[in-house]
Amino acid sequence: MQEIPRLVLNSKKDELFASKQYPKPFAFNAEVAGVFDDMVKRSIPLYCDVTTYLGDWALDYYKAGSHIYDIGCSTGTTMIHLAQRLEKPVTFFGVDNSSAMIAKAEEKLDHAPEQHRYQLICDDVMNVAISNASVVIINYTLQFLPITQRLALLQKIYDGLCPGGILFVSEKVRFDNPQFQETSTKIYEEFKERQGYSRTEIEKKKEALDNVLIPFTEQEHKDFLGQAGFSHCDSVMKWNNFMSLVAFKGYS
Ligand SMILES: C[S@@+](CC[C@H](N)C(=O)[O-])C[C@H]1O[C@@H](n2cnc3c(N)ncnc32)[C@H](O)[C@@H]1O
Ligand SMILES: O=C(O)C(=O)C[C@]1(C(=O)O)C=C[C@@H](O)C=C1
Repeated sequence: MQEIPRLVLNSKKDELFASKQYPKPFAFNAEVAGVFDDMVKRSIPLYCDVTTYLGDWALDYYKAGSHIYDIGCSTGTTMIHLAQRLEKPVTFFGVDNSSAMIAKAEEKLDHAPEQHRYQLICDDVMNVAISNASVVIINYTLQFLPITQRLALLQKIYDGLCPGGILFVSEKVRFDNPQFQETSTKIYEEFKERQGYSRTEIEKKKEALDNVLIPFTEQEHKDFLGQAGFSHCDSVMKWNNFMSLVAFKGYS
């Protein structure tokens, strides 16, 4: 039975929204990159569980010599985790349009296992080619793309996946039912308070994310994945307003 390594998370504490000046609109700039590992662990429910869980899925679908893409790789946490767990040599591509995040990912990958190759690409994912992929991960990133680009990206991912490959998508989602949306928002904000964020920090971040993070519903994700060509997709994890889906590219 494989020992699951702890995630490599090493940043300063996220207090960005406690100070007078904070990133508004929210942007993945150097300030955010400097606290990101703490921010994401305290702002995304089950973040560590999702990342180790996607490793379980990748183990079942990755192929030696293929490519594994992490789109919106941020500080490289997912890449280094997969690299530590996948034995057969692959090439990892980390894509992120924030140079500050890519710089953090380069630092993290300095200690990555040597049987794999690593390519970090600092560019808009819409400009990046995807090919020979057995596994593609896009966690908490699609939600930051303009809605008009999302289907085209999913189609590009589908085209770049090998038959039998998978896409692992995690996102913040919204509920169609207004009452459920209200309840899930309340539960999420209480989650953040339990992680040590003040009401002021929570409100300021919410304001900064307005029109920057645009969540789909679970059904919208499934519809887009179907339209992109995936023969099968299922939600594999969900807590309140955060979920993960796996989409499979068939052999036909
Ligand atoms: C919430 S973070 C992703 C978290 C990361 N996947 C993880 O699990 O640790 C979203 C990331 O997507 C990147 N991003 C946003 N829009 C992008 C785009 N169009 N192309 C490439 N990267 C993008 C941001 O710079 C940021 O690092
Ligand atoms: O919705 C919020 O308040 C969040 O903080 C969510 C979220 C995300 O889902 O990406 C937003 C920005 C950070 O990357 C960390 C978490």
